[in-house]
Amino acid sequence: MTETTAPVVHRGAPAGEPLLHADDLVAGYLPGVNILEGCSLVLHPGELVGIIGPNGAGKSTLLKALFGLVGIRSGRLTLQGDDITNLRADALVRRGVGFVPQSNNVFPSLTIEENLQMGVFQTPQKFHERLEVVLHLFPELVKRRKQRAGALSGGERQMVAMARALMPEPSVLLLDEPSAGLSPVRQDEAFLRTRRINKAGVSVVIVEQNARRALQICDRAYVLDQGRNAYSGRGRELMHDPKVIELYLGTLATDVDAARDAEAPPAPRAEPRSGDTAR
Ligand SMILES: Nc1ncnc2c1ncn2[C@@H]1O[C@H](COP(=O)(O)OP(=O)(O)OP(=O)(O)O)[C@@H](O)[C@H]1O
Repeated sequence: MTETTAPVVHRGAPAGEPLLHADDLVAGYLPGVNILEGCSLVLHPGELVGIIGPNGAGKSTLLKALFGLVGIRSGRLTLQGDDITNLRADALVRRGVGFVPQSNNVFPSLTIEENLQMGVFQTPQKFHERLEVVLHLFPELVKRRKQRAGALSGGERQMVAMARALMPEPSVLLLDEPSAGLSPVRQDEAFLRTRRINKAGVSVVIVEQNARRALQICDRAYVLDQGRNAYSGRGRELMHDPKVIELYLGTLATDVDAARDAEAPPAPRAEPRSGDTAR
């Protein structure tokens, strides 16, 4: 990345040193095939940052690269200034990074409480103290803690997976499509829960298919397209940016807007600014 493109790639980002900084990542699964072709992202302390984009853009791959699950072929990843490029996931957990996968995210044969215990297997002495804190964020789980996770609905499993990732007290939480497969009501709950976790002091990166809802709750977001940064900016600005609507939000945005406008007075539209794009 050149100095001249840096501020535009991270449009709207606060000043100061980021907590997490992915710089120009190239990564992929198969030899010789890059899925990420130079992706960059910064997450500042206390931020909730979204990654949106069309199907196959590389959103989940970027999140997995941040958590050491996909090899980074070039570029650099730092956490509080320390190089963590290609560190393994267990080492990242020790350094305060949590990850919630989209699927297969609970141990179905274990109870909810045992699932949460797995979250602190590296520091079992913290279990009781953290259990209390985490159950405070997820009061729905309190009465059901002795139930097997395999008997839970998709939304409840997602809740357990988030709760487990919070057990080691991460400073950064990486969420892969927490609303996937949920009903609209449960999706809303998942977004509210994400915001609540963020307000409790955890910096969050969230990958979402439901771009409009994600943009509503995110401080900032990155739009990926074909493995590259396409746009970035504050969530609500991107939601009304004609270029973003054209690339990704498209008719879905128009439909949602129409439904919302039928119920409420229209929100003022932000004027697009020149130089908004990353390329
Ligand atoms: N395990 C894997 N092995 C090989 N290729 C993969 C693997 N996982 C994903 N890919 C490929 O990487 C590309 C990007 O996938 P990715 O899941 O990161 O996209 P995405 O933006 O999250 O898409 P979606 O919104 O559809 O989940 C796709 O072409 C996909 O087929």
